[in-house]
Amino acid sequence: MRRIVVALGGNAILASDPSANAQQLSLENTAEQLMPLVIDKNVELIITHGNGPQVGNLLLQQLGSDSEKNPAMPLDTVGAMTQGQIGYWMGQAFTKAFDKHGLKKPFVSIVTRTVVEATDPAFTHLTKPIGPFYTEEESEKLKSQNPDWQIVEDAGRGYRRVVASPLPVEMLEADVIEPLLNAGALVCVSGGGGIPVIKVERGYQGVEAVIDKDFSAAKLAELVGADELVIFTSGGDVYLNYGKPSQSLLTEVTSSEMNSYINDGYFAEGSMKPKVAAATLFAERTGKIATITSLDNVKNFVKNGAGTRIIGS
Ligand SMILES: Nc1ncnc2c1ncn2[C@@H]1O[C@H](COP(=O)(O)OP(=O)(O)O)[C@@H](O)[C@H]1O
Ligand SMILES: NC(=O)OP(=O)(O)O
Repeated sequence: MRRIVVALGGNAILASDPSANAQQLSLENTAEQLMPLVIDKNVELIITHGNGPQVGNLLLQQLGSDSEKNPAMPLDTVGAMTQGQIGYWMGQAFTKAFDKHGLKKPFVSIVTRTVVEATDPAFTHLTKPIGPFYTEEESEKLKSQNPDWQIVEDAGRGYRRVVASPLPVEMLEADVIEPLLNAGALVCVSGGGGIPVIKVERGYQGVEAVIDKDFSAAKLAELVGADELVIFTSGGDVYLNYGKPSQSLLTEVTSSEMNSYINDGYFAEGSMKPKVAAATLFAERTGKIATITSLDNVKNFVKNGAGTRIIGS
C-alpha cells in the first residue's frame, strides 16, 4: 500500500472568483480528478489544504463588522473558521464524487491544532501572504489606513498583506488519523497548516499567525509515514529563474541539489520557496519522493507521476 499525502493550495481553490459557489465548483473538479487515487486499492490518500486567500478574505470581513455586539474574531479563530469552511466544501465535493463512482466511504475533516514555538522568529519577520492581491497604489493606501499591516509584492502577481507564519512543531490530533483511515475514511488533516497554538501551563493558547500548509503537509507526511508528498499549487511545476526569459523547468532533482538552489535564492518567499523547502525537507528526512505540480496536472500525475519530483538523497 502506497500512502500519499496530498496538499492543495489555497490559491488553487480560490482561482479568480472568490464566491463560495466558484470555490466549491473548483473543489468538485479536484475531487473528481483525485478519484483515480481514491479508488486505487494500492493507494491510501490523506489530504490537506491551504487557506491563504480564504483566511485573508475572512479577516477583511471582520473589519467590516467589528462592534461590541459583534466583535471581530482574532486570526487563530478566523483560521479555524476557514478550516471548517474548506473542510465542509471538501466533504460535499468528495461525497458527490464518491456517489458518482459508486463508492461508500466517509469523508472526515479533522479540526487540527498545530503547536508552534512562541519564540519562533517568524512572529517578527512576517512572510505569509494572505487574502486578495492589490495593485501598488492600493497597497500604499491600505498601509496608510492600517499602520500595523505589512504588505509585500507576491511572486509578480501583485501585492498582498503578510502575517506571521511559524513552523509547525506538533499536531495535537495526529493520533486519531490512523483509526479513521482504518475505518475506511478519506481524511483531511491540518487545513490551512493547522490552527496555530502554543503550549501554556495548562493546555494550549491560540496565536495570531497562519502556518504554511506546505511545512505542515511535510510534517504530516512524516508523522503518518507517507511514501510520498504531493503539493498541488495554483501555478505549475517548479522553475529556476521563474518568470525570466531564461526560466528552466525542474523535473527530477535530488534533495541536496534542491537545497543548493534554495540557498542560492532561486525561489520566491511566501509562494514557491516554502513549497520547495517543505518538499525538500520531507524528501531529505525520509529518503522518499516529494512532487510539486499544478492542480491542473492532477490527471497526468495520477497517470505517470508528472511534476517536479524531489528525491531524497
Ligand atoms: N520558481 C518558481 N516556479 C514556479 N512558480 C513560482 C516560482 N516562484 C514563484 N512562483 C509562483 O508561485 C505560485 C504558487 O504559489 P501560491 O499561489 O502561493 O500557491 P498555493 O496554490 O499553495 O496558494 C505560482 O502560481 C507562481 O506564480
Ligand atoms: N496556510 C497556507 O499555507 O495557505 P496557502 O497554501 O493557501 O498559502
